Amino acid sequence: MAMGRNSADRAEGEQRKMSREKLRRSLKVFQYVLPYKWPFIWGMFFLTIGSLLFLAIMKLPGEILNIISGESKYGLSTNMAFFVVIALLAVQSVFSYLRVQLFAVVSEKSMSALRRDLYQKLVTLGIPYLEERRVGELTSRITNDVTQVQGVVSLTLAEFIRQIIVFLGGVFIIVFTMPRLALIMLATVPIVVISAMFFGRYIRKLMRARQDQLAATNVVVEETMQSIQTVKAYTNEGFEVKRYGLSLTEMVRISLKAARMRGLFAAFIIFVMFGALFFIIWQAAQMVEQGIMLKGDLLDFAVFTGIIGTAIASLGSFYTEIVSAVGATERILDILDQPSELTLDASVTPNTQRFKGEISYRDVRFSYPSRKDVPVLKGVSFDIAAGRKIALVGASGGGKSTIMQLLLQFYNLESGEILVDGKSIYDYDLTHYRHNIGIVPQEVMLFGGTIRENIAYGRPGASDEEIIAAARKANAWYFIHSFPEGLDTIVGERGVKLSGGQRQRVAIARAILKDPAILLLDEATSSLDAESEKLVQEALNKLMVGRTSIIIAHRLATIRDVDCIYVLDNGVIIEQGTHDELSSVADGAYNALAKLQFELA
Ligand SMILES: Nc1ncnc2c1ncn2[C@@H]1O[C@H](COP(=O)(O)OP(=O)(O)OP(=O)(O)O)[C@@H](O)[C@H]1O
Repeated sequence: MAMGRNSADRAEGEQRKMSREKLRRSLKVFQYVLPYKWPFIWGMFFLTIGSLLFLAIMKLPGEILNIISGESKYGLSTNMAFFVVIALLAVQSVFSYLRVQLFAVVSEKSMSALRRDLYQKLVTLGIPYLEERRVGELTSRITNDVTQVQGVVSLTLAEFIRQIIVFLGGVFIIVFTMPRLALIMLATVPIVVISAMFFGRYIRKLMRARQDQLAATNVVVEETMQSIQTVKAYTNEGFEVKRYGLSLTEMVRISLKAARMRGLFAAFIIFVMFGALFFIIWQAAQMVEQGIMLKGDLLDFAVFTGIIGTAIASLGSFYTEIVSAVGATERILDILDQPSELTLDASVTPNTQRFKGEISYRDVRFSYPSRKDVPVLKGVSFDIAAGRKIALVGASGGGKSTIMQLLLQFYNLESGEILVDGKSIYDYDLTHYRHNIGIVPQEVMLFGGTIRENIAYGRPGASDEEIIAAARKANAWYFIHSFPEGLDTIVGERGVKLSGGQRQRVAIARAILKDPAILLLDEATSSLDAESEKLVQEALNKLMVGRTSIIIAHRLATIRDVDCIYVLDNGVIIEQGTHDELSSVADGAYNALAKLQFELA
């Protein structure tokens, strides 16, 4: 029994420590506010003075009632009281204006810096981390979560502090001027505060669940829109609508549960606060009847009790908002604390030294981090001299793309090593290293924008002449030139749809502009028409001159003249040699593949 209690105590202690730890961690986000500490401090100053002025203004109705009853405490006339109110209001409105502006500067600038850092972190994270997460989940960090934190920095925190000042000021005034009534009132406050904390914690949990569910719902939309053609081709619109509907229903369920709790919370606050308010007013009215209290003081009391009640009620909801922002900060920091694979430090001058292009794979073994138990490469070794061309062929799933992805350092090796120019690839600066590698992927995705931008992606800042020269070499200039807008033609999601062959040629122009020492070509699986195929092949041949090239070939006809062909099967190289050598092995794997293709053709 005693042991049970001990462990329960420990668990509770740990939880408390955890949440304090969490809060301390969340405060790290305030480092983004630090550069704007002066506007923040000035904002706080105006906020404090503004709140005190508010209390002073609220004191005046009672005083005016006292004046007209001939019982003024401060010896003011009605006219003077009016001028005092006007003066205070003028100052308060100027202060409010300044406060809103200052907090806007702080929150907008600091949060856009946070967004920028978060985005920079996202793009510099390694592929394995990104692969494990859904796109919608990651974008939700940068949109929803930052918005939530921004809400706190811009408004909630200020309001929270304002209400605390108003609450403390109000209590001070009441205790100071009407101690007896204050006692009655303060007896009800702890009940409200304790219940507010209890409710707040529960509501926070529900709101977090709602946020997560909303992200999950958005993921459905994003995924469907990304693969809308597949959805339509399989006539799965109904299925997707149902999937989205189910996700929405779950969100509504959680939202309504949260709303029920919030409603209960509001109802509770109203009942207790207003019940207490009228109870106290009733007490005060009796004191006025007995002549031990001024009429104006009764009004004061009612006003301040109302102010204190409102402050407490809003403190609860601000508290909830702040706590849910702490949750958002945690998720943001989780990402920011991940190690980047490279730095984007502009002060470091890029090493532009060009590789010779020798490549060696030495007993490379690898399995994907997400499927550790499935070995994909089981001891692959080969050497490519600088400027040579090799091809990888073999059945689907053999590990051809994996070999390329490892060369691009998308993943870390399990054992073995990959050397470029005699040095382990992991010993190079990653940016410099990837700078030396060009890739023409199987499926070319163009960015939404002009053709010029898409080609210049290979070397941002390239001149029009250079872009056109690259387009010419890539056999792309002819079709680009035929568009009325030429290089300014918009492609991608909202623009002209280019054919597969055209997109490939844009990718080739991009690679020509990049001018890498090492080239990775992933042959398109979908066959192009003969004319387009010829244009692409010609462009590729020009692109490969003077570069070490690795080609993933699906059609053996395109790799007759490469220096060496490696046949990959289930993660091992089972045959290697030139086309002629391999063709002469009567029952070899290469010949079997060739035969299969011939039969299929
Ligand atoms: N990102 C990944 N995470 C986990 N497993 C992966 C990943 N990419 C590929 N695989 C697995 O690794 C194995 C090799 O895939 P890889 O793409 O290298 O083969 P491939 O020879 O290029 O095939 P294809 O010719 O069809 O493109 C496959 O079993 C595949 O399922």
